[in-house]
Amino acid sequence: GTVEVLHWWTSGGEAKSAAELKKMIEAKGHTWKDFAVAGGGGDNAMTVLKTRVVSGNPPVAAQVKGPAIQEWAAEGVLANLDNVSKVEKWDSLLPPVVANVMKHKGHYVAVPVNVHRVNWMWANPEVFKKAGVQPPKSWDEFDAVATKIEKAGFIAVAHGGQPWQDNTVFESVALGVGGPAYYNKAFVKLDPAAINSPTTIKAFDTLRMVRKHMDKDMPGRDWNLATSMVINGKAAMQFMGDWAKGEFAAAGKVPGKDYLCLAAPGTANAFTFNIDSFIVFAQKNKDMKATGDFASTVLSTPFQEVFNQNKGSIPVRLGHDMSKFDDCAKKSASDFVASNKSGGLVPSFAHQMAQPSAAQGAIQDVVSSFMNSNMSSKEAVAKLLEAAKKR
Ligand SMILES: OC[C@H]1O[C@H](O)[C@H](O)[C@@H](O)[C@@H]1O
Repeated sequence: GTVEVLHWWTSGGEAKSAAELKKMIEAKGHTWKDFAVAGGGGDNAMTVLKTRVVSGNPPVAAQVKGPAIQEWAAEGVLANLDNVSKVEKWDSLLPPVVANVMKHKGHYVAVPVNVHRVNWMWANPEVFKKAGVQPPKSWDEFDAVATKIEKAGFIAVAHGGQPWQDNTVFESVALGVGGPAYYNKAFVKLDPAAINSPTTIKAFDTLRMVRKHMDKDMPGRDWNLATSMVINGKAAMQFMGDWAKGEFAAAGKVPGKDYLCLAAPGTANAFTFNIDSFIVFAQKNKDMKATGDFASTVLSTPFQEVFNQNKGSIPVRLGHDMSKFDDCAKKSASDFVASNKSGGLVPSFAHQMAQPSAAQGAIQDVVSSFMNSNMSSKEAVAKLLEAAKKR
């Protein structure tokens, strides 16, 4: 059958990874119909998906993550994957923290692809050496290090001024400033008392400081162009999830030598997870064989291996052999397990893993308008409280 897949994987490393899925689906005798919607972070793709579903023309599968899976399932437009998930015993293949996100009323309505870590800082060691400084481990030491890097003639923070990227930086700042317990209360449970606290004020003050160390040309820049500034030695560091590693890999760069994958300051004991997944739609033509083969391929060991090596994420299957993965992936895999035990494993709110879509969008807008104005941290907290009420 034909498997039409809506996704937003269009950058170098992302496109290479999606091509592996196409290859495997075609090897199973199906036709891959690519429906890529450009725009990192996926906001454009979600808008296009809504239009297609409303007009009664959903794709077979679409890249949708976190709480939004429940929102789509509640609309009654999804098919379930009982046939393949039972036969392949997905409950024993997946960590419960992942399986629960994929199920609606006990039925799998989505298949997970990977586990991305978001709280990374990508660094160019050559730039740090030339500036005579060490990568910062805390936000307190960050300002002085960034200033020295700029004095040495480099850009300190490579960034793309887009709301989802602004929110990605804020998320790592808030986690580094307040820790996982605070993060969970304020940005997962959306507890007003945790939001309306001196810690959130400090998080915005810190974001304001980091903003100072971004170059004037960053507004609107795509995330992968910011990554290439670190690759090319124009900038010292970028705060981004490990899809950025897909760009370093696509450029033939070696971790530990050409670039460093470090935890964002203050977040070494935490792990913000972002799980890509595909929801599957109930189809008029009911070709569930193609849909089943699609889902089974995505969770298969050969696909998990080749896709995640290109994508920069780690396999979602429990106990996957990491021996052929690079050191950053091995670190991510061991930190995932350790943080799951220590309470440091938290869902990424900037990447739609933690909040209802309405609140997520509103919170992202507050953070982005803070970055693009001289809004005070006090004002930002007041606006965040309002945004967190959206459902
Ligand atoms: O587009 C940038 C990134 O956006 C989202 O976070 C996706 O989960 C990830 O797969 C993608 O690479």
